[in-house]
Formats: sequence, C-alpha cells, structure tokens
Amino acid sequence: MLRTLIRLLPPAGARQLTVLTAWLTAAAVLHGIALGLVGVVVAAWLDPAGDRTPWTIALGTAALAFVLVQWTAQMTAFRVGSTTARALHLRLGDRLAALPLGWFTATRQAGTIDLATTGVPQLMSYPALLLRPALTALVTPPAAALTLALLDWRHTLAVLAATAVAWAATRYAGHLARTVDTRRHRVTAEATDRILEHATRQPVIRTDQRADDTDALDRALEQVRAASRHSAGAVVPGLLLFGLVLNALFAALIAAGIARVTAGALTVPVFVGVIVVTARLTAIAAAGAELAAGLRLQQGTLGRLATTLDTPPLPVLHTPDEPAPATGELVRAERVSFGYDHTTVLHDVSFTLPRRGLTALVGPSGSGKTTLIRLLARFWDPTTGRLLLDGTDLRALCPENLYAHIGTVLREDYLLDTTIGENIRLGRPAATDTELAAAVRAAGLERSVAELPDGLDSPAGPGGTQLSGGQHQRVCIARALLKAAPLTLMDEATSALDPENARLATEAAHRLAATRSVLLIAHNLDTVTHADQILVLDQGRIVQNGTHTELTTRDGPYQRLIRDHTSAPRRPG
Ligand SMILES: Nc1ncnc2c1ncn2[C@@H]1O[C@H](COP(=O)(O)OP(=O)(O)OP(=O)(O)O)[C@@H](O)[C@H]1O
Repeated sequence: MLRTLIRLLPPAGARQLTVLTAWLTAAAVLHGIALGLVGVVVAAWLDPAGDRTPWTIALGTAALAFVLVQWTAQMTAFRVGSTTARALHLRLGDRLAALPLGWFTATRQAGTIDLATTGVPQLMSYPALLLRPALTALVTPPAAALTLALLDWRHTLAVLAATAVAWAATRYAGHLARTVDTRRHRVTAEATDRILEHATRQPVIRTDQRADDTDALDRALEQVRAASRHSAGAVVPGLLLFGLVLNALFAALIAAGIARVTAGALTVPVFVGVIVVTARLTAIAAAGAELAAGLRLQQGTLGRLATTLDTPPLPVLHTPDEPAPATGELVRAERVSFGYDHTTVLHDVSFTLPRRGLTALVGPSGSGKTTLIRLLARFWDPTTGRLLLDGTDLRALCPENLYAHIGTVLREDYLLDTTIGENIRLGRPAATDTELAAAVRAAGLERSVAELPDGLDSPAGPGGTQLSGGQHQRVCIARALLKAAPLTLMDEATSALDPENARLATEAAHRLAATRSVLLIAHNLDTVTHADQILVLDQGRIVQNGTHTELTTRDGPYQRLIRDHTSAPRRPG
C-alpha cells in the first residue's frame, strides 16, 4: 500500500512520505531496542550479580531517543497526512480534467464523487495515524527480539520465528478478507448502476409500471447486503486465526523457557526478562492485526484511486506542420471511423465545415449523429482517420486550446450550482455586462430572468435543477452565444421540449452561423431548409451532402427523410 501511495504522489509528496516512513521506521526500531532493553534491565535487577547501572542508563537513553524520534515522526505524520490528501485531490482533479469526456459514465461519476468526497480525505489518516502502528507491528518485534540476544540468542531465534509465523497468519487473513472485499465492491458497483438507473428512469418506471426494474433494484440491494455481511464476517475467521496462532506461539515460548529453566539452561532472571518483553510484543502484534481491517479499507480506496489516476488521458500528439487549410475551411473530417467496444458505428466519414455558416447533420435515429458530434468535442478519438480543426489534428490540440475553439449546446451540458449569470459567463468570463445582456436577449432568456426575484443573480441549482427544461436550454444557448467559439456544436434534441424552444435553438444557430461555424444535429427537418450545408448520415456513413434545394431535387435518402418527416404526425403546439 505504501508503495502504491508513493507512486501516486507527485515527487515532492512522495519524498515527504518516504522521509516520514524513515522517521517512523527509526521510531519503531528504537521502540524495539528500548523494549528489548527492558528485558535486559529486568534480568539485571533480578540477578544479584547483574550489571544494573549501565543497562539502566542504556534503557533510559534508548527510551529518550525513542520518545524524541516518535514525537518528531508523529508531528511530521499529521503534516504529511494533510499534504498527501491535498496532493491526491489535485492529481485526481488534473487527471479528471485530462480524461476523455467519454470516460464519464454515470457509474464512474458516482464513483469519482465518492472518491473525492470520502475516499481521498480518509486516505489522509494512512500517513497521519495508521502508518505508525503498522510499522510498529512490523518492525518493533524483530528489533526487540534482536536486542534480547544480549540475554539469550536462542530465545531471539524463537521470537523471530514466531514473528514470521504471525506475519504469515496476518497475510493469509488479509488475503481471505481481500477476496471477499473485491466481491463486495463489484456488487456495490453493480447496485450503484441499478440505483442510478432506477432514479433516472423514474418517470418511465412509474408510467409503464415496470415492476421488473424495482425487482432488479431489490435484488441488487440484497446482494450488497449479503456481500457486506459476508465481508464483515470474513474478518472474523482471520482475527480468530491470528489470535489463536499468537496465543499458541506465546504459550510455546513460555513452555520452552520453563523447560530450559528446569534443565538449567536458562536462569530465572533471564527467563522473566524475556517473557516480560515477549508478552508486550504479543500485545503489539495483536494491535497490528486489529489495524489490518482499517488498512484493508484504505487499500480498496487506494486501488480505486489508482485505477482512475492510471487511466490514460487522451494523448496529445506531436504532429508535423501541416499545409494551411483551404481558406474558408474550419473543420475537415478525413475518413473517420469509430466504434463503441467492437461495433463500428461510423464508417469512413469525410466532410468539411466552413469557417462561417450552418451545417445541419440529419439522419435516422441511431445513424451516428451524436457520436460524430462527440468525436468533434473529443469525447473519444476516431479509431481510424482524423479530424482537423483549422488544419490541426484534434489530437494535437491540448484540451484548453481545443475547448477554447469549441462551444456546445449538447444533451450533456451541465449547469453549475451558481447563479444563472455566472453560468452564462462561463462562455466568456471576460465578457462585459452589455455583452452578457445581449446574449441573454438573443437566447430568449430576458423575460424569464426578469420574472425571477434576483434576475441573473438567481441560483441555477446543482445541475440547473432550479430551472425549467426550457430555461436550462436557454442558459446553455446564451452561454454558447456569449462564447461565440469558432465552432459551435448543437444538438437540436435539447430543444425537443416545445416549439418555442426549438425555434429559439434554430434562431440562435443561424445567428451564430452569420460569423462562425455551427454544426447542428437537426431532428426537425423544417429547421434545416435554410442551412448552408446538409450532411445526411445513414448507418454511420455520409450518404448525401448539399443544400436543401439540391438534395430535394435528387432522389435519395434526404428525400425519403423529408417524406417521412412530412407524413409523421406533428406535435401539438
Ligand atoms: N456510449 C455508447 N456505448 C455503446 N454504443 C453506443 C453508445 N452511444 C451510442 N451507441 C450506439 O451507436 C450508434 C449510434 O448512436 P448515436 O447516438 O450516435 O446515433 P444518433 O444518430 O445520434 O441517434 P439519435 O438520433 O437517436 O440520437 C447506435 O447504434 C447506438 O446504440
């Protein structure tokens, strides 16, 4: 665990933790020496011919050194505990910022929240509180046993052998508990999926009266309860086994000592001295075993943290200089293919987007429109082919540079738990109040904002939960309008709320397209008639490309889409 933690920390943090480990190890060694000397001193005082003074002075010196080193180590430990948690939080934050957007599934988001809010703060206690007793349990017994060689080397060998057996018993108990723990984490993760699914699909479950979903959730929760019971139970045999082994070893050491005293091979003072120390070592080892449960929990947390921190970020490529793109061309897709798992959903997709103008992406459901737009926002990278922005491969742009060039109004757009105004300002933090007001007006948000008691200073709530669906979308549109990025990606599905919002989304897209490039997923084909370019996607391939007038005069998929669209029943409104 210590090795993993040192590996995950930045160099300065790793150095601090290594220094702390050295201090704590030194304290544990001094603890062992002082304990061993207690035995020597006891024997010296019981033996009328014993060398009392020098051993007592040696014990006093070792005890004083132990107290000083332990004090320094513990003070360092508290400091390292808090800097470790802070360093891990920062590393987690950095890695989250670099991970592919496609990594953030609902389950991973829940796991990450748990790690950031509970897991990492708990890890603080590892260097601050747990490392000291763990090292004491590991290092103090052999150090004490070696010091006891001053009295009797045979007993030293016996205590060392006993320590090795006790250590093996702890490892075995830990292995038993870890196996059960792994299963508990797996079923907990599965249950989290069910809970999230159950919570997000409540409207469907209630209206369709889907008893299956509730049953699946109940089953998952029951599995978690069973696994937790099993996990708690799994600690017990380990502890019992360890206690048994420890007491048996202690009894064996006493028996061997008595036998040797009876045989005249050991004096009574030495016997008392070594047994006093051995009894104390047994208590230290028992405390170490109790600690193992706490360490196990932290090991699980650290494992999950390591998995996240070891997830490779989207690579930033170093590409040779490319010839400047054709004037007027902002985006070029070159034979892009992409698949989720092993199913290819985009095949050899090629197109260009102008620097200025509205491009509509249309096609049947499941044809790959959202996937294509997500590739442009670099949720993932294409499996083959490439996407160029202003002549540069997206993979060669660092995330800050990429997202400075891209604005979005997508399904996954999130509003922060701050004011409406601040959420819009995220589009361009340096925008003036006049520019902000213009974006609010253009997004059709003016009236809604005026009706709120605090206007733009009204809270949006976590994820925008204090806003209606329409208001949420208008805030996202205002944010994109204010950002006015060279490329704006819009999913009209966000406006499938009511005709008024659909109209607003289209108007906003057209307004931006007057000076910038906009790629709009259009579900309502009425909105694409004035697009500068229409890309028709079918089963992951661009099958047609042109303006509405050009495409309606050709027999083909677009005509069929228009036919299906006009014959479909309209939503009221
Ligand atoms: N995260 C994902 N994991 C696995 N498969 C996915 C994922 N997202 C989409 N797909 C699959 O990829 C294909 C294309 O989906 P996509 O959402 O890109 O289509 P779309 O044209 O946007 O559909 P719609 O118009 O219904 O939103 C579909 O077969 C879909 O099931």
